[in-house]
Amino acid sequence: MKLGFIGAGNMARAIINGLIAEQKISGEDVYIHSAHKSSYESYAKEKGLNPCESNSDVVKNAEIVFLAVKPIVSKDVLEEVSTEFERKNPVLVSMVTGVSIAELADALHFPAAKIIRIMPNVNVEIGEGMTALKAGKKVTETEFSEVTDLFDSIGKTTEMEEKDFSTFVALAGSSPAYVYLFIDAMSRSGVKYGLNKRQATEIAAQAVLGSALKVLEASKSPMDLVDDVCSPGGTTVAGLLAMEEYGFTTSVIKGLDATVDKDKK
Ligand SMILES: NC(=O)C1=CN([C@@H]2O[C@H](COP(=O)(O)OP(=O)(O)OC[C@H]3O[C@@H](n4cnc5c(N)ncnc54)[C@H](O)[C@@H]3O)[C@@H](O)[C@H]2O)C=CC1
Ligand SMILES: O=C(O)[C@@H]1CCC=N1
Repeated sequence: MKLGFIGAGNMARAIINGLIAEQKISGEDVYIHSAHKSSYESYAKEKGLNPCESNSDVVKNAEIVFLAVKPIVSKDVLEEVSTEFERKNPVLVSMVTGVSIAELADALHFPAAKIIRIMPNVNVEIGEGMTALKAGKKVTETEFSEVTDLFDSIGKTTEMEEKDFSTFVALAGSSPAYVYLFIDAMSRSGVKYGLNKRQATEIAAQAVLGSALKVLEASKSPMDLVDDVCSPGGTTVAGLLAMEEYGFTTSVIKGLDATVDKDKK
């Protein structure tokens, strides 16, 4: 299966690196182009990918074309490749936030375009991603399964209506940044009490990893798990109440609200 990438930034690389690490693809199956040679040529060389001279060359060579550019340039890029798209008719997989399947088809000037909208997160790079997918009407079941299968190999997937994509961006697309921030805040507290940053970060990250696995595996709700850690009169409930006094839950929800609002604009 030949994969094309328009855009060679953080998200494209996370997907390519993850798929190569899982041996789902090899570098020679990937065709890539982005705005600046310096941003993709050395990466392509390092991973054994095929660097292309233009976005249209990517479309010419690939059966599945990933659109991995910022929302602001996405429509211009699709206009640029529209002729080649109509000629070749590959599957377009867009990870662009806030741009619907209908808008993507409009920008391509190609109503018959086979479009899948996805929202991955950077953790696909280590095989622990969370990706939402929605197939446009022209996509066959086989094509949708092929794309879903790629993302199943580098994390979990869920099929989702487009109306819920903004919520998904907050919960999974952007949230790794919020979790990294939480880990960093815990680590800084460890440093405040004399641990070195490296050790404090490792301890905090392992505590978060174990807690996430526990939530996924437990039959209890997260709040019941909170209660299990809070010994009566103990340290945890003291910390929890202090966190809530400073608005922990509210600040998380406000942060996710801002993410959803930004995606909808
Ligand atoms: N970074 C993340 O964690 C996630 C990003 N996304 C979405 O993925 C898309 C890409 O995001 P990032 O990789 O973070 O951005 P980035 O800024 O790291 O990469 C963007 C890439 O697009 C290229 N580009 C710009 N103009 C171009 C053009 N005219 N033709 C071809 N390539 C062009 C740039 O050279 C760069 O390689 C965005 O739409 C973003 O919303 C979705 C989920 C998570
Ligand atoms: O910050 C952004 O806009 C992108 C979308 C989700 C994660 N990064």
